[in-house]
Amino acid sequence: MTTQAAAPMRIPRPCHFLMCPPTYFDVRYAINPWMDPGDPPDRRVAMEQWERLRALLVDLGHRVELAEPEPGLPDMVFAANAATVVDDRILVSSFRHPERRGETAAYERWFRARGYRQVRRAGRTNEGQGDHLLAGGRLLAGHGFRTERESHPETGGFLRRDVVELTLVDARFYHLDTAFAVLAEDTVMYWPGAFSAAGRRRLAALFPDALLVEEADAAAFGLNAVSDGRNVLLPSGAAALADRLRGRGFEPHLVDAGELMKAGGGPKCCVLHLHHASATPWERRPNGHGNQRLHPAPAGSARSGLGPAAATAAPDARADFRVDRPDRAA
Ligand SMILES: CN(C)C(=N)NCCC[C@H](N)C(=O)O
Repeated sequence: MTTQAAAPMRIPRPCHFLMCPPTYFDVRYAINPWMDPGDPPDRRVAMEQWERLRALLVDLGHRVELAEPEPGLPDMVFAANAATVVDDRILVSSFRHPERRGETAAYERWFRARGYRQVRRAGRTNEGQGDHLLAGGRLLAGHGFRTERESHPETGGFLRRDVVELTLVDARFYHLDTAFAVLAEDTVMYWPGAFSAAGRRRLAALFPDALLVEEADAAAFGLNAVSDGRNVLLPSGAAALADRLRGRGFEPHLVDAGELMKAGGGPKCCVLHLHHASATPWERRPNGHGNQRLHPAPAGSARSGLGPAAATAAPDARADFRVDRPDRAA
């Protein structure tokens, strides 16, 4: 008789997220292989899918804030690309494609209006949590399609974290969060085929117990998952991966994100983790704790007077962070 090791007991961690409703969502241009302007999404269905995702996060006990969508920015629903957030430091994204560049000012206004003090606009192309994920205290940074490798020193210095560069090599997986997901402090999952040989070696060394995902699950956007350490929200096409997650003690929730995926984004792309950014002046105000309703009035609309001049570097950026460059190692 063989004894199977019991899956560990997984404890959910209450999270704080930023989302943006798909009010102006559309596929009018193609900036990734999933987008086809000839097959546009049904916006009403996309809104229902997005709303179910938001409601599920709230039901699971998480706090969800909302950014105000802007006309002319059809990809603004993918809030994960808005910024990279570590502690109370916000590195607002600078987008590779002109079609998305208007999102930078919109999201920067949101952070400033909420009272975040350490807000900086990325000086080089940097697509936020689409390409930057915190795992085990390090900042994993994907590059190859969107974020520029040359942005990593700025990212590590401003966010005060060591950076591990990972080269993405398959255009279907153009952001790190299509190919890699952090499930819990000690557990990650990824599809190795999305990474260069050096990146695969580095990931194997850093995460020897990672769940290695099949290509079919990755192609169903299964790695574009939102996890609170126990509950994992992932697209309905990744049912086989959901079973494997259950085997590791996680509670998978399959969500239909089909219309949003027509733009090349899944559940995780719709959600920006506001890591530990919980002590903002906004949060300390009375009534500042609840989840926002759809289309709220922006709190303290600070649309004027927040031009690029306000985007100053933090004085205490760290100089001694490390950028780990597997692809440049001898
Ligand atoms: C996981 N992914 C890909 C994201 N983090 N973001 C989705 C961005 C989709 C948008 N049409 C684009 O191509 O930029």
